[in-house]
Amino acid sequence: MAKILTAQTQYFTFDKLVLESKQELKNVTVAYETYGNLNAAKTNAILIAHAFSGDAHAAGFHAGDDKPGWWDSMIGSAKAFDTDKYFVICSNVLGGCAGSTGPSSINPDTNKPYALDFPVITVADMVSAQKKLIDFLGIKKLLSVAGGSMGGMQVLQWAVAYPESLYSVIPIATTMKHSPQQIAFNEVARQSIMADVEWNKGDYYGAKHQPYRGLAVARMIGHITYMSDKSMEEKFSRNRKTASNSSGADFAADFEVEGYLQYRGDSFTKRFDANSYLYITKAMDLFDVSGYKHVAKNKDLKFLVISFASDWLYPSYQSENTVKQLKLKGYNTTYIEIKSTYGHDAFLLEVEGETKLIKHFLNKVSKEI
Ligand SMILES: CC(=O)SCCNC(=O)CCNC(=O)[C@H](O)C(C)(C)COP(=O)(O)OP(=O)(O)OC[C@H]1O[C@@H](n2cnc3c(N)ncnc32)[C@H](O)[C@@H]1OP(=O)(O)O
Ligand SMILES: N[C@@H](CCO)C(=O)O
Repeated sequence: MAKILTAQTQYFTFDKLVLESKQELKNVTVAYETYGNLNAAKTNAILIAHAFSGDAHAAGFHAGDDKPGWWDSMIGSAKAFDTDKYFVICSNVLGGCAGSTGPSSINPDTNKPYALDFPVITVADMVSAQKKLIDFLGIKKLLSVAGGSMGGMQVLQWAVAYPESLYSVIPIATTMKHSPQQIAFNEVARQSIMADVEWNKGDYYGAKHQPYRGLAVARMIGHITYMSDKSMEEKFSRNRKTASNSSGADFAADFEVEGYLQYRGDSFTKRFDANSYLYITKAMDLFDVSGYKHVAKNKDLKFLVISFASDWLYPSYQSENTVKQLKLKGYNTTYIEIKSTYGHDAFLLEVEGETKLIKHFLNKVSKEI
């Protein structure tokens, strides 16, 4: 079995993208990676859409790295997205900070980073940029688009915007629109970033100090919502980092869970940009395809919808609402709730359950085209 040893990020640049707001974004770059081979008929391509903080590096190892891409457990030889059969593509979203154009990119009009001059972008804009990449790769119809969380929003947006370019879609742990609670968590995180004096109204690129405190706290809040009560209990219980007779008066991290969150927050600042946090969470909050009257003109489009029992950030009822709408419209829809205790990040961890479902689904779709 061939193992993906090295993966390489590539860059596709085009002149302009007309955004949903009608504003034009110039010199747009989309960072992407591919795994496996495109067949002669170009019918075996699968686009993977990443979640909030992901990037184009979904699988394999970059030279010198000891950790593989973020969904390596799912993409590769004999895995759910089997690279012996399929040509898998993953791109970094517009607004991101891992190679695609975002607020930290250079604004061609000023030769300085955009910062808050970057236009508000939407999930639809992320998907229009991906569509340009797919056109550039010469693919007329994708075998599938799959992704979890914000990746799932992109999946639903593909179904709404480009149904004729798809055989199937796999939205995982996602929703047609954010609830007030989901918006509320994002707003607290944004406020944490903007309250950091080093954020400086978004103008911090190249400055001596960066808004790392605000960004780390934002991630700590986010990370709590990606876990579950049970997964926290199992991972940390009330275990202490310090002696159990510590008075706690210095407000250091007494409990393991505090140390863990601080670690996750701090390490996040090494890989993510504070302004991208603001723009991408805003795009998620604005996303709403719930009122879409004609989900797709392509009635053959097949849906596999997956949710996780302990996901309280994107609870199963949101996936069930999506499924209800799809079934009412007559779409071929399969829905499974996977029993998991991991919470929202289950989509990154429940490899066995997801693999079984996705393999079977993709096999079926492939046979029918
Ligand atoms: C999905 C996309 O599209 S992009 C991918 C997004 N990526 C992420 O979300 C990355 C951050 N999230 C995670 O890593 C998620 O927690 C998961 C679900 C993917 C991984 O879960 P797990 O394998 O259970 O890892 P875990 O949450 O224990 O974190 C491991 C890290 O925390 C550290 N850690 C674990 N326990 C503790 C603790 N008690 N105190 C301090 N640090 C700790 C580990 O040393 C490890 O550090 P390292 O990453 O520098 O090696
Ligand atoms: N942990 C994932 C899930 C967020 O939805 C991420 O950071 O992208």
